[in-house]
Amino acid sequence: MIELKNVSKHFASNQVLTNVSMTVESGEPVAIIGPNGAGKTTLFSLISGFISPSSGEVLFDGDTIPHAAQFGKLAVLPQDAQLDPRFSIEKQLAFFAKLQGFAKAPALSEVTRVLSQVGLIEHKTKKPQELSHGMRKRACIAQALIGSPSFVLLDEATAGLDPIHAKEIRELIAGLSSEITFILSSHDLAELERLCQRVFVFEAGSLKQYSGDIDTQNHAYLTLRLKQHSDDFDKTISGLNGLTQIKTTQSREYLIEYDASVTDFDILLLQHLHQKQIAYQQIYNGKTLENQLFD
Ligand SMILES: Nc1ncnc2c1ncn2[C@@H]1O[C@H](COP(=O)(O)OP(=O)(O)OP(=O)(O)O)[C@@H](O)[C@H]1O
Repeated sequence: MIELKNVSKHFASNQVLTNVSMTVESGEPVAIIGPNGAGKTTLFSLISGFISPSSGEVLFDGDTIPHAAQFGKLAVLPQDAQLDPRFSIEKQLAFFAKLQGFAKAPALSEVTRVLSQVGLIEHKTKKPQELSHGMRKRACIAQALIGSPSFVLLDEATAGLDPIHAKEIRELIAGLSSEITFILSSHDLAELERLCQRVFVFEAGSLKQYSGDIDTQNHAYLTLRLKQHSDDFDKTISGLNGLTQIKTTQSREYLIEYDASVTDFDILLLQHLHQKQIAYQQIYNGKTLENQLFD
């Protein structure tokens, strides 16, 4: 378990974090979101033990970080992690495994294990420049998996990747999440929405926890994006059975709240759109993370 208790951090007169308290237990992936400069990397550096808090405590399984007990259980992939262009990914990962205390032969089996986990075993003899961007990122993630850590911190794991490679990385993280607790930072809400149940949001140097499972007892939500702007769309659907509220969340996008006891509300809505010849681009259950956080 990772615990931050009233942690503050300043660099000279720059107060970056103020009284941050949070707990991350093994289990579901956790997201840290906030705008550029909000302090996400600073938080990761504190959890990794690279820097110390100005005040407060950072604990891993009850011990102050850095601590010997943390070694091998917590891995970090920094935002700007690089691979060495001179060596194959197998060679460099074996080097890191040896740094972690593996002897030569076990280091190679560990590399085989982690490269298989990230789907790169067939490319193990390639040098980084022979791999695509997404594959290189996967190789970096493989490095973080050496030694089977229980927690892996990924800073901006998909930054700079095209949507296809970003999706691959998300799928990889989702697939590994049953064994490893990932702590992910990003400023891309949509990305973390797909991966994480728990989200910590930075606001003015403080953390505000958000849990994704509030407010769904009697109310249900649909998020609807239309293909084109439709005048008075809210009035058009106002008579639908079960509708309780409709809000415009952005251009052509609506958050529709309905009575959860009307179980076929989505079908009614689609039939209604069809009758009125209103084309939609996307419809999904629930609120987008952005709407949940900033509504
Ligand atoms: N070693 C340092 N010395 C001085 N200031 C620092 C140091 N590290 C971070 N800062 C400052 O702390 C603030 C938060 O930076 P940090 O990198 O943690 O933000 P971030 O949320 O990760 O941003 P981004 O999304 O752009 O990566 C910034 O104002 C930055 O200039």
